[in-house]
Amino acid sequence: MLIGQIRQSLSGYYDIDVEGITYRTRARGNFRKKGETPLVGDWVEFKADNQTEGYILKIRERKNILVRPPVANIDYAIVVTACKEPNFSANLLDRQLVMLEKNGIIPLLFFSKSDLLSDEELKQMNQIVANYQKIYNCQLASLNSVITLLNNIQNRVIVVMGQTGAGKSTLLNNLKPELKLETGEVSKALSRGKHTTRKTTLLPILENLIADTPGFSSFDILDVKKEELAKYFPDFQSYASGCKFRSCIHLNEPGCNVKAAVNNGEIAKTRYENYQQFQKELSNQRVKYRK
Ligand SMILES: Nc1nc2c(ncn2[C@@H]2O[C@H](COP(=O)(O)OP(=O)(O)OP(=O)(O)O)[C@@H](O)[C@H]2O)c(=O)[nH]1
Ligand SMILES: [Zn+2]
Repeated sequence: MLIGQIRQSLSGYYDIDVEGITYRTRARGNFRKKGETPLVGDWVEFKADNQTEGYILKIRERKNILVRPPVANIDYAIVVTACKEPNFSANLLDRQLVMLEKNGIIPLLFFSKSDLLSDEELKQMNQIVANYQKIYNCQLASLNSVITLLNNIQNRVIVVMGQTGAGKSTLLNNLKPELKLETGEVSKALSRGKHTTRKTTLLPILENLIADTPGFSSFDILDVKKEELAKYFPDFQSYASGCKFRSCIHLNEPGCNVKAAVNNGEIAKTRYENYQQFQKELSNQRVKYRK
């Protein structure tokens, strides 16, 4: 029996790395029966008589899983968000941040394509970035901040995630030109719903493993309870303890300190509006669930 990490998954084959040697394997039917799917990033026990015909026996316990992108055991996420083409969406960004918080994954926000903005738009975008900077590590289109992160960590699993056409593959190519990852023209990708990156592969870059992942156009908040959602908004935390009721979920309760902080501008209004919208969605999910 061998032990290794899945570095790539494609059409039912899993490429497993064991100290630099790659074994191509499949998952036997027993996984399907259990409803389990091996994921990139998984540590697995497997059998292989040669490098091309192995099969996976067991998936080791996971630290975390993201459904989108489908990767396991993630330490960091570089969230790539375009300032333009596709248009900036705080809503889509906040959704991703909620799921990262839930899974204990540290985000680095990378805002791409600021070169496409007019002076006026750039001013607005700088303000938006400054608001996120109060909560997360981020800058406008700064390859340096990505390099700094990577130089400060080792043997970590990092996913590059974000909307279709946001510039994920471009960022990785800039980081390591030898990768020559395929990039796509946005107008075509968005209008046809075509994604340039279709598979998820963990690539060794600067002492770490980084996954370029397929982009998405929508993003669901999954497996989060209404009562816990606020926990995944770090900017709400210091205020939540000042709410009148301990069970306050910051919607309509009297004496809500989070709402007070929104009203006096200490919490960004868009963050709170997204919070309200996500709460609504979670209520609907629950109703669906009961039926
Ligand atoms: N002007 C400008 N264009 C960029 C920038 N970053 C990426 N692009 C362009 O945006 C398009 C999409 O970039 P990709 O890197 O393929 O985007 P992606 O996020 O990997 O897309 P998917 O793989 O489909 O999810 C390409 O035409 C890039 O050349 C940028 O900073 N400025
Ligand atoms: Zn409250």
